Amino acid sequence: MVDCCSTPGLMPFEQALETMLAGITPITEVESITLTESLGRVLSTDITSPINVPPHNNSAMDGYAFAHASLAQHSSLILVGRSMAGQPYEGACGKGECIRIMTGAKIPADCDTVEMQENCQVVDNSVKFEAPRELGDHVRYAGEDINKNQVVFSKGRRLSAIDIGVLASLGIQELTVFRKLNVALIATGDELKALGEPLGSGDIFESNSYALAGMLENLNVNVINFGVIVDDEAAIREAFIQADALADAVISSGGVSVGDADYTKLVLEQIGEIAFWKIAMKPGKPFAFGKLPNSVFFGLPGNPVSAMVTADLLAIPALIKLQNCLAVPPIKLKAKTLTDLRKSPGRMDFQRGVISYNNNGELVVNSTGSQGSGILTSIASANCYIVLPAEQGRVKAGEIVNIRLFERYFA
Ligand SMILES: Nc1nc2c(c(=O)[nH]1)N[C@H]1C(S)=C(S)[C@@H](COP(=O)(O)OP(=O)(O)OC[C@H]3O[C@@H](n4cnc5c(N)ncnc54)[C@H](O)[C@@H]3O)O[C@H]1N2
Ligand code: MOO
Repeated sequence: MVDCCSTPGLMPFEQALETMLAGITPITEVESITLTESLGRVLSTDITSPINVPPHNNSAMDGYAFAHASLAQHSSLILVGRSMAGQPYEGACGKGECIRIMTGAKIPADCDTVEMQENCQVVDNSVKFEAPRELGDHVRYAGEDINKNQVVFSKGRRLSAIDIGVLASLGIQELTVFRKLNVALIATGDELKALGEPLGSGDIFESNSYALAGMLENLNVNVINFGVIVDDEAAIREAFIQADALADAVISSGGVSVGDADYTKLVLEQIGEIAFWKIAMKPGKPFAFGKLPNSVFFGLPGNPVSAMVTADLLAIPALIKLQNCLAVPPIKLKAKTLTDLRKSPGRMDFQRGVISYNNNGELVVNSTGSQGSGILTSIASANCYIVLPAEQGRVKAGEIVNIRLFERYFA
C-alpha cells in the first residue's frame, strides 16, 4: 500500500488519480457493430472518409446559378434549365445564361455563383439580377465539410449522436469498436433496503447503486447489479468473488471506513490487492483502489455524496481508460464566490455550487448550502464543483475560487 501525504495517511487527490490511471490497462478486444448501435461506443480504429462531403458543389439557396463572368457583362441572363436536389441539370450553361437551382441541388460545371430568388426578377425566360454578386456566393463546395481520405474520427473516440450523423453522411454502415465493459455494482450495509421493501427501525433505502447505474449508462457499459450485500465478511467475500468472475471492474459502496462492520478493505486484501486507501479529499476520504484476480476494484465510501463524487472524479476516469477511450479534459474556470465557504486545511474540497453570470458579466458561484456527505441534493441542485486546495482554510465571500464544471452524466 502507498502511504504518503499532505495529511498523514492520506494520499493527495492528484497523486491518487495518477496512480490509479497508471494501474489501468485498456482492453483491446473489438467487435463489429452497425451504425445504429454505435451511440456511446468507442472506436477501435481511425475512421477515414471514403468520399467528399458534400460529394458535389451544390447550392445553399433556392435561386439561379450562373458563371460569375456572365453577370459582369449582363444584368439579365437567359434561363436554360433547372437543377433540383437529386435531379441535376446535365446540360451546358454558357455565357449570358443561367439555370434555376434549388437548395442542395448540384451546381453544373459551367456555373460558379448562385443568387437567391428574392433578389431576382423573372420575365418570361429572362432573369434580371438586382445587385452584383461575389464570385462563389451561395456555393457549397465539394469536400468543404470532409475531404475524401481525411481522418474524420480517431481511434478512442466515444461516438456522440452528431458523430453518428457525420458517419452516416459518409455512407458508413458498420464500424469496429472496443467491446463493452462489464461493471459490477455492489452496495454493502445491513441498513440498506431495496426499493419496495418496508423500512424497519434504522433502515434507509439503498440509493447509491441507482445513481451509479445511471452514471454508467452514459459510459455505455454492461452493469451487473449485485444489489445489497449485508455487512458480513463471508457474504462480502462471496459477492466480490462472483463479481470478479463476471466483470472487468467491480464498484462497491460502503464499508470502506474503519467501523466494526467495514469489511471492504479486509476482503480486498484477502482475495486481491490494495493499491491505495484514503485520499486527502472531501468528500471521499476512505476511497480504496485495488485489483481482484480478473478485475479492477473501486471501493467507494458509502455516504451518497462521497460515493457519487469519487465515482465521478476517480472511478469513471479509470473506466474511461479501461474502455480504451480518449479522455476529454474537464472544463475548469475561476469564479467569485458569493458566500463564505467553510473549509479546514488538510483535504482538497470538492464543494458543490451553482455557477452563473452576474449583471456585470462576471462569473459567480453560489454554494448549494450544507455540504454534508449524506446530502445528495447538494449535488442534484449544483452544476459545478468549487475546488478548494488541501492547504486552504475558510474562504470569504468575494474571493476568487477554482471551478470544475460537472460532466454531462453528472447531476
Ligand atoms: N472513525 C471514523 N469514522 C468515519 C471516518 C473516519 O475516518 N473515522 N470516515 C468517515 C467518512 S469521511 C466517510 S465518507 C464514511 C464512509 O464510510 P463507509 O464507506 O464505511 O460507509 P458506511 O459506513 O457503510 O456508510 C456511510 C453512510 O452512507 C450510507 N450508505 C451506505 N451505502 C449506501 C447506499 N448504497 N445507499 C444509500 N446510503 C448508503 C450509510 O447508511 C451511512 O449513513 O465513514 C465516516 N466515518
Ligand atoms: O470523505 Mo467523507 O466522504 O468526508 O464524508
